[in-house]
Amino acid sequence: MNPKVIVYKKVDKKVLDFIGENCEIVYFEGLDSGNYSQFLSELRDADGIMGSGLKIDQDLLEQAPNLKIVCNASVGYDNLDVQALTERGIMATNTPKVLNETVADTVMGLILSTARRMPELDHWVKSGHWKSNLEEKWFGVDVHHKVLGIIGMGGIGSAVAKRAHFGFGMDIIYHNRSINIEAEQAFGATYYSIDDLLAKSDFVCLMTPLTPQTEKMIGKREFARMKDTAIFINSSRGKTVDEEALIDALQTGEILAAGLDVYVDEPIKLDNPLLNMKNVVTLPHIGSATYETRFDMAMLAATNLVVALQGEAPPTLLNSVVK
Ligand SMILES: NC(=O)c1ccc[n+]([C@@H]2O[C@H](COP(=O)([O-])OP(=O)(O)OC[C@H]3O[C@@H](n4cnc5c(N)ncnc54)[C@H](O)[C@@H]3O)[C@@H](O)[C@H]2O)c1
Ligand SMILES: O=C(O)[C@H](O)CO
Repeated sequence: MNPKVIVYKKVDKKVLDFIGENCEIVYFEGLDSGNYSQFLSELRDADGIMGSGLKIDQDLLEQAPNLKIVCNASVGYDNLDVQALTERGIMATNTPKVLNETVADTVMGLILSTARRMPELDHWVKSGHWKSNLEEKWFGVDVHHKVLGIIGMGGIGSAVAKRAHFGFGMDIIYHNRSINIEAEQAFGATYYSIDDLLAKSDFVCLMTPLTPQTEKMIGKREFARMKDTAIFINSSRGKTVDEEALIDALQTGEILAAGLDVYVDEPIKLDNPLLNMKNVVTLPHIGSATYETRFDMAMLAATNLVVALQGEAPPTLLNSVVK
């Protein structure tokens, strides 16, 4: 009998067909209050699950006694209690690398649109205005040849550094858990302590995973160290930043502007002050959201699922599980 898997995210038909060659699939295009109890009942005898964003912790695992693998169709896996999974002998996988270039494109988009105030100008033109003699009112700041400070020089951070260095002549400085020799050799990136990076950067780009060590790693103290002309970019996870301190830094002019793809609450609440700030560019957590990259991520997650349920090691396994 084929193993039973639940796919709880909308994926391309080719991905479903690939999984379906070896597994019996229960498919949810997404989970919500309307179908969550059905998901839980299917979970009871599921061998594997694949999707993204769902919090997978002890409580949920209690309801999945047959589970052998959890496949996140995302690189970030702060939604997984990896220790609980490991203790139960359940494999966990994510989708590293395949999204690096696309997320880096998004980060460059945030840098450019924030520095050159593109959403504001777009709105201005579409509402029937032109620059006329108010031109200076719409000036931005240069991006090229500025200092870009990257906190978290991993896969995506390095792809951002490549674009910024070779495309925009930016000086790359970085802070990371460890020295990244490849980035130093390839982009002339220089390692800085976090405090020195904050003080020297024109653009501060946060690209770490969310972990107990990175939660609120950028807060009041860190914004105070940044230049008052600094632009802050966050495409990692909302909780890596103290959002109240960010709002305060933007309101008081402690920093110039912010480009954000991620928030403490997702979806962002409509009364969040960030939504009413002209010096903030907001995206709805779409860093990797292109057809090509979402396909590649889903296919990698599906490969992990199928390979593991055939008894082989999945390509991007996060934990070591004793069977
Ligand atoms: N906005 C989006 O749509 C989107 C898309 C993809 C990834 N992400 C987020 O970006 C994160 C990074 O992705 P990646 O593929 O580059 O991961 P990665 O593992 O390749 O790189 C992360 C880097 O952060 C560094 N790091 C970890 N903890 C640190 C700390 N305490 N201080 C300094 N550096 C630290 C690591 O050393 C590593 O170099 C993901 O975990 C995810 O949360 C967001
Ligand atoms: O971590 C990731 O891959 C992105 O945030 C998409 O969820």
